[in-house]
Amino acid sequence: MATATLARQIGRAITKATNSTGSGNGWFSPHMAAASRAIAERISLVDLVLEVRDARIPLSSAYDQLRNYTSSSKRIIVMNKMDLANHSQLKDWMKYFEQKNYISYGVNAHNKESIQQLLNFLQARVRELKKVDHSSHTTTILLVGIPNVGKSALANSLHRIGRISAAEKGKLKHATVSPQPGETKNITGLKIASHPNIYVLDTPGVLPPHILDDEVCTKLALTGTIQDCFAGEKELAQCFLSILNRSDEYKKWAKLSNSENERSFADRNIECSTSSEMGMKRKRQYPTDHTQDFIVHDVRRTLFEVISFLMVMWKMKGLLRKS
Ligand SMILES: Nc1nc2c(ncn2[C@@H]2O[C@H](COP(=O)(O)OP(=O)(O)OP(=O)(O)O)[C@@H](O)[C@H]2O)c(=O)[nH]1
Repeated sequence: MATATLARQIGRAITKATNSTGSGNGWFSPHMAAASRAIAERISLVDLVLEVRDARIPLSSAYDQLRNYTSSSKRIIVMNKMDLANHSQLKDWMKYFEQKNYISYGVNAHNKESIQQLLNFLQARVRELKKVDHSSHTTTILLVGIPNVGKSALANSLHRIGRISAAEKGKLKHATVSPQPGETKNITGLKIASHPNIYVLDTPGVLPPHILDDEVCTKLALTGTIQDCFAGEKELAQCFLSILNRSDEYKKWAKLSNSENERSFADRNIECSTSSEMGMKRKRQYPTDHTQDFIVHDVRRTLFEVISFLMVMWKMKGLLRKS
């Protein structure tokens, strides 16, 4: 089926279903319910399904609709955001999926080389498929997954790199990428390869209406798939601090918290009479100017201090209990 027709059909189905759906609960909006049905109907029509997951939480970010979908040769689990994940853990996850007979792949949607490798991998899979069914029609790949795992970022990067590799001219299309979950509202078809033609279909992120497991909920909130309030802000903070504490990562931030640093920060604060002046000074000091660097810096310093404080408290509690 031609990609444009398929994308139009999915789009129409979403619009129709959106108009006839009652209100959802929490994160499960009517739009999500509609998208979910439209995607389910179309899964059998496409050649490959890329199930995009978050490489940091490959089990908790599974796409519920594929739970009973066993045709593993057509389904590829793509663990995106691997730049944010622990590399040795990612290797373990690849082994885990291999044992379960799933094809899995780790990728960073923001990295050219990583995308080029994924593209080569997909083209090889498509050639395998063509050997079996001998058809010459356009190959369609459906990108599915929960919100905010990077489906649109992947679609855009594959489109951009694919067009450059094929030396194709013309305007690039763009799927909406956003740090807020649920930004993708429509299906967008993007061409990622020629001879044979391959299109990816970017779809809206979908979650099940209810998530019964609290730990899954917490992980989804921590990685930005659902809002913090759904997991409980206190539980979220506790879980986050214990993850940081276990990883020892926070110890690297000790240098942000030494007295020297604090003094120079305080001095600079006094020197600058207004916050905008302060911003200008900070920008001048860091030529690459990532205002966010200062936010990240402050957040890390605070986290280091909180965890260190908690460690002391826990130790004291332990000592008190022993005595
Ligand atoms: N660090 C990192 N960030 C990524 C990567 N891929 C995507 N992101 C970021 O993750 C956020 C979500 O990306 P989107 O592509 O909008 O995610 P989506 O799955 O299409 O989201 P929905 O529209 O909610 O379905 C954006 O801020 C992206 O820049 C990646 O590989 N690494």
